[in-house]
Amino acid sequence: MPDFQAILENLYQDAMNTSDKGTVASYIPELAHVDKNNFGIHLRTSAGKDYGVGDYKKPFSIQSISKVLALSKAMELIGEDIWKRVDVEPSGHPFNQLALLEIENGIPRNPLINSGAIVIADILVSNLENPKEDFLNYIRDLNGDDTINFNIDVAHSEKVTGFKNYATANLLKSFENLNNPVDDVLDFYFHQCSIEMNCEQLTKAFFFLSNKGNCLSNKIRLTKTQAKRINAIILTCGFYDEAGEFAFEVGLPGKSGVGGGIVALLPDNFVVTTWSPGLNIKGNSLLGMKALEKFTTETKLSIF
Ligand SMILES: NC(=O)CC[C@H](N)C(=O)O
Repeated sequence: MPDFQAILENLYQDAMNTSDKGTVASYIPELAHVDKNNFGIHLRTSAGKDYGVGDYKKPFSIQSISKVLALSKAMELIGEDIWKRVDVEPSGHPFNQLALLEIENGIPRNPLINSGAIVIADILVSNLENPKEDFLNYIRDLNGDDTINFNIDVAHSEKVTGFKNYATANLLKSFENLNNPVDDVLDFYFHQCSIEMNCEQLTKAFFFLSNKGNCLSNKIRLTKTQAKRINAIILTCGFYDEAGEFAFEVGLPGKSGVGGGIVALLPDNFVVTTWSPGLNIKGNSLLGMKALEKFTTETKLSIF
């Protein structure tokens, strides 16, 4: 087995020695304050061994990483019916692009771009009794950790500046692919994105996707087939118009968020989370991607 701790420490040193750390997202004003010198990485093997370096215990805004957990919850609730409203094709466009949605009559390309995630949020608002609270509890339960919470300032910051998400939700509504009021769905979506977790917590939350659908406490969350399908969507759509690049460079299913986090996994082997808040031009963590590329190259652990 590779010496994971030594490898992660090297990745941390490389990140510290890199001067171009990318650009922190500023379109959500509350995220602009985050220091881009933060860098954390945490790995957990399927055998239950943990390795962490740097700022892996510092919470950050999970943003679009939450879309995978929302999709998992929606799958648990309504199963295959999801695919009547959202497709499973890579979009080849930025996460917040609108044009394709209109051309394709209000059916989002996949659940990980914003339009698709807003449809998933609508499904959760319809099917959960107390949507925000129940979704937060779902994540807390995946981790066995009740300290996980929303960051209300981040949710509010996005609510007052999220014009494109309002446009997307309204377009979905005009195509009758949104059942609840736009404001209710976006309030849920902004809260879901504002959840704060650290690298270690994210690694633990995603464990079930590396473990055939069974979470850390061994509770069955998804069937083996559902976990397989979600991993396929993460691989092909998790990095939007950089999904090909991530598969090419890293070779793992992975999901990014504009808070600078990335979770990637190798089924039956490990889950790894990086956090580096500076983003590249496509809105994905610059140094997180570099670190994961080095990780799979050095360990030779990838799905390919
Ligand atoms: N890529 C992301 O992390 C985007 C999430 C962000 N909340 C948005 O909707 O714009």
